[in-house]
Amino acid sequence: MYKPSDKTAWKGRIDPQDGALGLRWHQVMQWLDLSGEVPKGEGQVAFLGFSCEEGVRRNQGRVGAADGPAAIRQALSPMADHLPETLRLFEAGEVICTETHLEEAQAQLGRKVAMLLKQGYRTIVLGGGHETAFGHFQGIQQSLLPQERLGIINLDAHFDLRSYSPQPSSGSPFLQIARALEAAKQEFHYLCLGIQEYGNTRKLFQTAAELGVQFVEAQDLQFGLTDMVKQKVQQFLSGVDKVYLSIDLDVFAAAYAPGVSAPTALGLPPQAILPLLQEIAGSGKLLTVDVVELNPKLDIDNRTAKLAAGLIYHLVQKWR
Ligand SMILES: N=CN[C@@H](CCC(=O)O)C(=O)O
Ligand SMILES: [Mn+2]
Ligand SMILES: [Mn+2]
Repeated sequence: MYKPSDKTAWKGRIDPQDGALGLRWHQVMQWLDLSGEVPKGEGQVAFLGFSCEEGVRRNQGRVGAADGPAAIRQALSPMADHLPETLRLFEAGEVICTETHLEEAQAQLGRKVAMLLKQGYRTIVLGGGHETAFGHFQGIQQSLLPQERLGIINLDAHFDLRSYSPQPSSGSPFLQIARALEAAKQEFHYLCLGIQEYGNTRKLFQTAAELGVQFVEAQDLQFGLTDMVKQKVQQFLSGVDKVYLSIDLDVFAAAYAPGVSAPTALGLPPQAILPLLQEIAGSGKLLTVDVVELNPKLDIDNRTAKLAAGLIYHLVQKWR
């Protein structure tokens, strides 16, 4: 089901005495209804929610991610407006997974993402469990030119390459994507950053090796963009034309990101990731982003939602 935004999702502090200098994101937000024709939006940013936790439920995780988009919007609302003059922000509404109909919701997310990408928007999908990725990807695939090579960068403690037999889940999206690309005779370029060895079985490492997946373990990312990491990321970027960046908030240490389905005690400190985001956002190849796995029910003082919002803020500022 698709629901255009009711406009109350973005609200926050107002400083009327400061005029244009006092503006915040909720005051500069514009609205897009994806039920009809979408106007051109070359280089503009569009937010689209994916309210879904069916993938997490199927993956035996702790549900609550369906409330993720609302919590991220709330945390983004009071962000101070330092946007470049030509950059505008659009709220494009929400795709909602009803009952257990995950595949239907993913297909609809794909159609809405494709509408935005075809009109030139920079899309930011607010998840949802990591099953968001397979819906998001369907839209990317519909909008890419046949010769364009897609690179997928996933900041995650997990590979999410689990088998999707008997059914897809939040643990399987990137294997589903690999198979979909294979069926279309396209290459699978997948770089995982922040992998925890203890969070991924031998089977998952084996699948990653079979698919030629590149990865950097969390312990090698603790100190940010070292020469090794920079080289790996730059090499990956140079081999692709467009980048889909997926941020699973469980890549961060549970101290910073308690509000996720599967918290990571030895995850990353957020500051280590900012230069990396800057590298990716400034590459000129970043096509689309999602932020997933926020579970507001488990959050502490909106800490994880605010982390998600902070990362999105930096991405929007640096996106070239
Ligand atoms: N989205 C993916 N989640 C992880 C969950 C791991 C866990 O429950 O510990 C995965 O399937 O690998
Ligand atoms: Mn994940
Ligand atoms: Mn994860």
